[in-house]
Amino acid sequence: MTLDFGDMRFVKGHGTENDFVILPDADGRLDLSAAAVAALCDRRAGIGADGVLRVVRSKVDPEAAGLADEAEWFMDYRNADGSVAEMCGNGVRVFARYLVDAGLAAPGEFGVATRGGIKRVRLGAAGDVSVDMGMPRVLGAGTAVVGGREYHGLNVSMGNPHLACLIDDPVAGLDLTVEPGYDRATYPHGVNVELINPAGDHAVSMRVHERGSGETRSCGTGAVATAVAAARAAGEETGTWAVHVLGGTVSVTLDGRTSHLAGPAVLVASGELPAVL
Ligand SMILES: N[C@@H](CCC[C@H](N)C(=O)O)C(=O)O
Repeated sequence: MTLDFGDMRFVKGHGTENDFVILPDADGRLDLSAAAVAALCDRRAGIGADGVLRVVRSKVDPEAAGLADEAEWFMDYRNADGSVAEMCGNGVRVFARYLVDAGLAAPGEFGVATRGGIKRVRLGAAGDVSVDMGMPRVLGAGTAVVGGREYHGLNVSMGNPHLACLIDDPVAGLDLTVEPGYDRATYPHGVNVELINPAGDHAVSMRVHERGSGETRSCGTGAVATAVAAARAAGEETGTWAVHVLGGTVSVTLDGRTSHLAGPAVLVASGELPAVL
């Protein structure tokens, strides 16, 4: 199959190694198929990424036009397999970094439209980008099956679905090359599964298997769900957690009203797509 990209430009970026192909499409001219996303994200035959961030003006996109008064730009996020997701915490931080570096937004604080609503982002002086992720919704309990073992966890919605499991087995030894088992009736649209070990005072280690992308080296919405599960286990409702992931560390603050995710967000390359890929 050949895919026509018409010589469009791209930027590559990541947040704690959760990596993205960024496609500038201000006027919403790009008809981005699932096959095109999967081809771009292919780590051998494409650019390689966990997902795609299409950068489009909110007012020209039917999914975001209603949010245009609050956010000029809409993050159209797609998973590596081409599926659509409601939210991406690392993605929105990288998206904000791109907007500022491209001169499309002023440094400081501003809103980004997502399928999960408006997210307020802030660029710090040290290069970190933080985002108000909203109040996590705890929806009950759930069970994941990894390597034939059952792990109990918390069903947390961050706009997108999570199953955050605090476990006794070391997360380093888990095989996440295959999708964990989970209850399809609870998660009819799939789920992101986090496996978590305590790693000190208000610190945890997390690995994640993402819906639509497989195991990734970090997941922002997953880090917030992880902090919620860790807080519950500690009998706390507020506080700041360091979430160590394969690609670095992010910080999550729960204040009882909302949640904040902070960490690095960097752009590493840019270029032009060939007419056909
Ligand atoms: N990596 C993201 C989450 C991306 C979406 C997820 N795979 C889903 O399908 O819900 C993050 O940083 O939050």
